[in-house]
Amino acid sequence: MIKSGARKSWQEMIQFPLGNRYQKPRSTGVTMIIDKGLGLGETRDLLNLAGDYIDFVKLGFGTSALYFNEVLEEKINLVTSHGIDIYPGGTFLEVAILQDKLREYLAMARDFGFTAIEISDGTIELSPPTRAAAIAMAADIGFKVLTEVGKKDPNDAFEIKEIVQLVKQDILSGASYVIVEGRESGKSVGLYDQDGNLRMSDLEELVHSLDNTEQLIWEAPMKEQQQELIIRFGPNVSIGNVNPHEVLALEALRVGLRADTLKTVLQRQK
Ligand SMILES: O=C(O)[C@H](CS(=O)(=O)O)OP(=O)(O)O
Repeated sequence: MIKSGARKSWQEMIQFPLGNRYQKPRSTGVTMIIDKGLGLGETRDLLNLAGDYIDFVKLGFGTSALYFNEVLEEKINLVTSHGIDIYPGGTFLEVAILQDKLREYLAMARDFGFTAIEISDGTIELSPPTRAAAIAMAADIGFKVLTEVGKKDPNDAFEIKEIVQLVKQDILSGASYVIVEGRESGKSVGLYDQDGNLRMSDLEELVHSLDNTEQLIWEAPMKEQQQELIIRFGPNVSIGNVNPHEVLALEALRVGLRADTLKTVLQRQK
């Protein structure tokens, strides 16, 4: 991060309206971005500008397989040098599992320098023992393990009680975080309807069935979804599938430096 020497920072002058935002390194209130193919220069720019506000970079889908090895390695090194975890998209792991190559996939990911792994069954079927074994295997290798609950196809959508069961089981199996599926679109998937509206009754049912939600990362690519989650849970809610160009905009939303959340702060003060 480039910092100017003598000048005071805004933070020394202005209190953020939504206070108590955790700084990095943090385990709650994380921001995960979906990277669909940023070049090295773009990545460097993004990290210089907004690295303090990013905790995880997901290289979407199987895009990792499409990089030149040297570029992938350099990108991973760049990201990790900013204290940010990086992992390949869950679909890539699902392809490896389909081809019975989980162990090789994990070894190669480790070799490239990825620091985290996502274990998902958004498209494939994973039995509970296979899922638990995959989590344990990845954790044993030293990865930070994120799992994901939810199906990509709306026709296969889980009921809330199934999501609850999976979240509890994954955490028991050793997952650091469980991602609630929202896809890149945020529409017609998981807790979102076809217009991207968050089904609050489903969200509340899920929240009330869990002891806490601190290990959940909500995929919420749309601003309105991020806003609802921040208003519901506060600035330290963990949000994923954030567009790399919107990291600062999300952080402003988190701390009340944007009308959409500032308005709520003002209303609560009345
Ligand atoms: O990167 C992936 O494989 C997908 C992409 S999307 O969220 O379905 O658009 O995400 P993942 O959360 O890893 O399944």
